[in-house]
Amino acid sequence: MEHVLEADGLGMRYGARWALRDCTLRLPAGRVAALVGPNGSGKSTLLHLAVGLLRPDAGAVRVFGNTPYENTAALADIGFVAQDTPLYRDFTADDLVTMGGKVNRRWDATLARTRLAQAGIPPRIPVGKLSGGQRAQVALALALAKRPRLLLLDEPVASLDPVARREFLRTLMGGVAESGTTVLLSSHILADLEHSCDHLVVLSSGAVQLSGAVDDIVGEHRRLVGPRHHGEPIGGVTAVVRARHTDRQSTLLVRVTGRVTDPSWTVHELTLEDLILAYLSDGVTEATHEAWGVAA
Ligand SMILES: Nc1ncnc2c1ncn2[C@@H]1O[C@H](COP(=O)(O)OP(=O)(O)OP(=O)(O)O)[C@@H](O)[C@H]1O
Repeated sequence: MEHVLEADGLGMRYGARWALRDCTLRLPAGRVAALVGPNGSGKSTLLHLAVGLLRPDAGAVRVFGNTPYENTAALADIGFVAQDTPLYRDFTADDLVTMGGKVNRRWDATLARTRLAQAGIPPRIPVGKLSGGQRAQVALALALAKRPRLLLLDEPVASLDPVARREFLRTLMGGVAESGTTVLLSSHILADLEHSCDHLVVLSSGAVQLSGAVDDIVGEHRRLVGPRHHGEPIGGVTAVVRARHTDRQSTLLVRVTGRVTDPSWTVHELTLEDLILAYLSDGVTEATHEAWGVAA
């Protein structure tokens, strides 16, 4: 299987603090992957490392087998839409399509203009005067016009209303299905991801919690509800990932190999959203009441 993006022990720190740590993952070609995690978990850092804007402090990242940092040849194959969709605000969308042709080796201006027309973007208004949703559509059309083999999107739908979000994701899915582009997309809007992504990377506190095909990940997790659990083995369960207890009952998020054979447990399947929330529920908080000078 060809891996478009590979990270091995990848780490990046700001001062003494690791923003991303010991990150190892593989993103197979042709996948649309969701990158999720709480605020500050390292998503933007990972994307910036992959697009060569940052140099790793530990380990390595490779895109199509190359190190992206200060590697302009590798960058020709990567499209990147940053978190705040930065665009030259005084230029019109039409100007930006023309400019893109001057600075990119492969540039499909017709594709960009077709997408912008379909999205109803006015060609001759400065993009600074467009709505957030329209600007996001312009940024996406420009990124797709580069005909990238890997497209990295940092929270592209965060500022969009539900209709604009659906339109954006529809355009994205249409664009990448035609071209076979691999996508890594960070988002906090979990409900969208179930419909648009077939691969998942979950980060928490700078570390990879989960990484793999959505179907495999969903297939190998269950929620069990049963008698108070004290760590004893449960038939069919390979690992307890999260546990919540009352005096008499336990609710467990577990990894399974097949059927859970112990009849004292009620077994529930999980949606992708449930599963991500369960993984993120035990997030480590770094601030303390003491640090804030307030009573706990
Ligand atoms: N330029 C910087 N200087 C210092 N610390 C930084 C810098 N950029 C990020 N960090 C820190 O690195 C950690 C990871 O940040 P990052 O932006 O990668 O997280 P994120 O998951 O993208 O967050 P969000 O969901 O809020 O966008 C955070 O603790 C953040 O404060």
